[in-house]
Amino acid sequence: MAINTDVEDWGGVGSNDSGERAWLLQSPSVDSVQHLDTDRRRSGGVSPMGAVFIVVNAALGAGLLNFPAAFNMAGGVIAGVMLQMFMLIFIITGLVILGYCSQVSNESTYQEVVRATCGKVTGVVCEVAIAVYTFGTCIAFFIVIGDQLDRLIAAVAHETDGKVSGYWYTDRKFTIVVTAVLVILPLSIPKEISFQKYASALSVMGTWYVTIVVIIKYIWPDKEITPGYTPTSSTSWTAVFNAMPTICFGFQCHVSCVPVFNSMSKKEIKPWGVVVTFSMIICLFVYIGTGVCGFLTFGSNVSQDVLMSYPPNDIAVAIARAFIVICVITSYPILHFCGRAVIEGLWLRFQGEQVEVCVRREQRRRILQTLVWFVVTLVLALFIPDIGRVISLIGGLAACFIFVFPGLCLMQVKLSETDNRSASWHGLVVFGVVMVTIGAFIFGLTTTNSIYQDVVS
Ligand SMILES: NC(=O)C[C@H](N)C(=O)O
Ligand code: NA
Repeated sequence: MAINTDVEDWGGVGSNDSGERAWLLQSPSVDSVQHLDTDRRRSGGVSPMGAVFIVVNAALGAGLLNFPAAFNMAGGVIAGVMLQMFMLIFIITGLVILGYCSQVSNESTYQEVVRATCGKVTGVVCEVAIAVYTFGTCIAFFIVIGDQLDRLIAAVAHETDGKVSGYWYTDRKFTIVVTAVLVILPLSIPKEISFQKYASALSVMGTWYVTIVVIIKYIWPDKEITPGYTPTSSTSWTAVFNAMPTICFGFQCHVSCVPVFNSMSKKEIKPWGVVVTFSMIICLFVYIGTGVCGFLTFGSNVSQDVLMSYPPNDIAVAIARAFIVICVITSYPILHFCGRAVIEGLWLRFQGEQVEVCVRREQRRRILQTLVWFVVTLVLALFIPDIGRVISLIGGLAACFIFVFPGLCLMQVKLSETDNRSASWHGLVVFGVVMVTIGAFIFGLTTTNSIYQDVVS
């Protein structure tokens, strides 16, 4: 079913699947696509360079802070970097496959591509996975905000021990709630987030600044920073799998990349392949730079959020913390939009209702969904100690978006071709099977490992 992103088509034939229409009505990525579409009529859509920028911003976020701890759990730098390089091949091919399947199925959102190529059941599983994943990512974002405000307030209060004693209004729980209600909630309510694309410029520069600070602090460490024990080789080779959830979470941008592909001026596989390769290599340097230098600075003492390991009164790091807060504040609404639109789609399809034609009821439901989502993610973030717990739990889901769904889509698209089955045809089907197998392995291993850790500890 062709999705009509032009507004005038929505009233008419459009897509009759209510879930699809809900997604079109609500999600930012399609809104921005729709805006980009109108832009396309004017300026010809997003240029490849612009697409690189959007893809890099979709990937860089909370995961950046967890790479040093991930390298620590992997038992060393070499193992961590080798694993990242190996997975990068599949991360990039997964993005290219999603572009190809989006073209073949003529769908412009991640779960509509999955639904169109793999059928309704897989489509619903994908939508539920996106809802759970974006929900967990929003919790991680709140925890990151609490981490940074903890240290920033300590710096302002000139307390050296990093914990400001006693005042109720400097308590971490209070600062997270205040920031959330005053900044994040208003940004999450509206249906439209195209204004976010300006703030994301700050967000990407912020993440690059964090990487530069971490690298510089490694080359010229502060006197009071004492690195702990830095394991050079992993205790056992299986230890390297502990870094898998962070790598998958950090590089996951596949859900938001399908609409980006559809908003490009030239929707061809070649330029898209160049865009995603260039974007992922930028992310690779950022993650390796931060991961290696952050880990070598603190060794096994490194916090799950590397910025928590630096002393509170360090100005350069305080600026990095402020940038990370901005980065996460611009990312929360985008992830929330994806999750809310998917829930809206599931709800409407479950209700069997045609898409809400009366705007007032849609508006009331949207605000209710945002409030419930906001309160629950906020409350959970107040009681979860660090981002490591969240990332280890949803990192397996990120692996599904990177490996499993693209692999399934490639297999289905290829199997639906009835013309001659050449060697390359067989090669692509086998590659699809390999992707799904690796993804299922990562998902199974990391999710059970994370639940086991939570149960045991
Ligand atoms: N958008 C996501 O999946 C999370 C993002 N990759 C991050 O590191 O924060
Ligand atoms: Na971001």
